[in-house]
Amino acid sequence: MPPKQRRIAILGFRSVGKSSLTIQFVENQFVDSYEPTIENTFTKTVKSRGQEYQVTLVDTAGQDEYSIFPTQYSMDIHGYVLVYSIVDPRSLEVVQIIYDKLLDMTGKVNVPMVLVGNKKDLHAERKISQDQGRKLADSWKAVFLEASAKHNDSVTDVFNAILGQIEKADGGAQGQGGGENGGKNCIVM
Ligand SMILES: Nc1nc2c(ncn2[C@@H]2O[C@H](COP(=O)(O)OP(=O)(O)OP(=O)(O)O)[C@@H](O)[C@H]2O)c(=O)[nH]1
Repeated sequence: MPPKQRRIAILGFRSVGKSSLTIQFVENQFVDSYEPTIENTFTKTVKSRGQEYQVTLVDTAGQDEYSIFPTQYSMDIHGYVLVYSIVDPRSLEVVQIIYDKLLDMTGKVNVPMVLVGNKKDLHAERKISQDQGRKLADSWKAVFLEASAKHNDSVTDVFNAILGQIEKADGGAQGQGGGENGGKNCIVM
């Protein structure tokens, strides 16, 4: 079977770690310095649940509550990874606003989506409990994960989960799309 093509957009407030998660997944490295992104596209071939995928990741510019949702991200995207930082309450508020705008723009009720609470390594600075993140994801019927791009913790799970969600929406026979252990059988090629 030829690889399935999947386009995934990574969205969220500024400095939550969208680029770091993407680069950790694609290149297996973490860069500590911070450079705001305008837009970057990465591709990677992965095998998840026995299926090969050519994944295009669109790492987007950080948005805030006043940003106009870029229309290009409402088209030709199979699924979305929405990211906040567990140390930044504003980033949780913004991710909720982004979600509302996204649903408005796509005009769909069910969009394949994963909510990620990033920077889980910063235990001492945590401002958002796991429960708060999970509740928000549940209200969206999205998969929820906490991750650390810095420690490469649950990063593969995030992308495996979104691939699973897309498959599910596609009517695929792959079943549930993720959960805490959803990424364990994602093989990077
Ligand atoms: N401790 C810790 N720091 C992180 C983590 N992920 C990202 N960072 C740091 O947070 C800062 C912002 O990371 P980026 O990946 O550039 O964030 P971004 O969301 O792409 O930022 P924008 O391009 O402005 O939207 C950088 O200094 C990263 O090193 C993480 O998991 N843990």
